[in-house]
Amino acid sequence: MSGHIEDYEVLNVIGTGSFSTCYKVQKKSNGHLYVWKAVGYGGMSEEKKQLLVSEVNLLSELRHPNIVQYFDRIIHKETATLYIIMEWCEGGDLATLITKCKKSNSFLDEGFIWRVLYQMCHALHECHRNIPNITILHRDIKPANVFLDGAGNVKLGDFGLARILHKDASFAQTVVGTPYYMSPEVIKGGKYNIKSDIWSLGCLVYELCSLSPPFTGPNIKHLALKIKEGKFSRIPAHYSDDLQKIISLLLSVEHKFRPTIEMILHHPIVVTHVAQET
Ligand SMILES: CN(C)CCCNS(=O)(=O)c1cccc(Nc2nc(OCC3CCCCC3)c3[nH]cnc3n2)c1
Repeated sequence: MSGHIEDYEVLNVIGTGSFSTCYKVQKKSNGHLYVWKAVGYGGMSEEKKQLLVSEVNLLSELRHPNIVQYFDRIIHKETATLYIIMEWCEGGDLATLITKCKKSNSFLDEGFIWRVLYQMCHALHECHRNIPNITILHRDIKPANVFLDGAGNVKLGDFGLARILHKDASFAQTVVGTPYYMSPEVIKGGKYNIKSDIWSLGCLVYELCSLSPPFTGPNIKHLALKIKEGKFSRIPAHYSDDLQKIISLLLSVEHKFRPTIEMILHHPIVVTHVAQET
């Protein structure tokens, strides 16, 4: 299915990601809301353009209730812009939720945090299972990339492209923002791997509890030392020891000791808490 930009009415710009601009749009034929992610490919080599399009095609095949759905892509040659049409998530992103909690001196409900953990595990399981031996690494799990729909479902968004787009940009552009969620193995120059996504998931769940990342520092050098050391304070006392235990598992410095997604999904502590939620 490949539509045209005239099929949509642009409602407003909702912001700029690392390599793109996002718009809230409405499909004229059915009135449904979507997000356009507009990626300029003018400066890209032919090879990189092909990689970008094949990456989007791969992602558009991912259908999962906990992954922001890619619906279509429109290549607008006149402006050398690739428009990726994605599901509109009514509830916004977790970064906004965390900011609201900080401003109102409130904390997120533990049950909500277990739901986010559980649904993110299902999203990563979908990415990590071998789709004809292709494993999609998210590489950019953070609160701003996790969304909520109108029914309280948690959706992992904005992934896969980062790998292609990062390769295309100069190094200075790829490190956008502070890498709070960077794993110890990546800091030590190792390859980003499945367990690095698990580390980032641990950072995300920790930040939902504490409203700040597990590792912080005045500069990248200090932050890197803290991450390699792997020591972090307990989540606020009103959260359960069970939640603290699961976060500690996810934030194992040695990636070999970090659990796989399956191990988390079947962990007795997780199963107990999520069963209470559903
Ligand atoms: C910058 N953030 C702190 C604020 C973001 C939140 N505010 S917002 O943009 O107006 C807003 C309010 C309510 C719902 C939604 N829904 C939504 N947002 C997406 O991306 C947000 C965008 C991504 C690029 C950088 C800027 C933000 C989606 N991507 C795929 N489906 C999406 N659904 C967005």
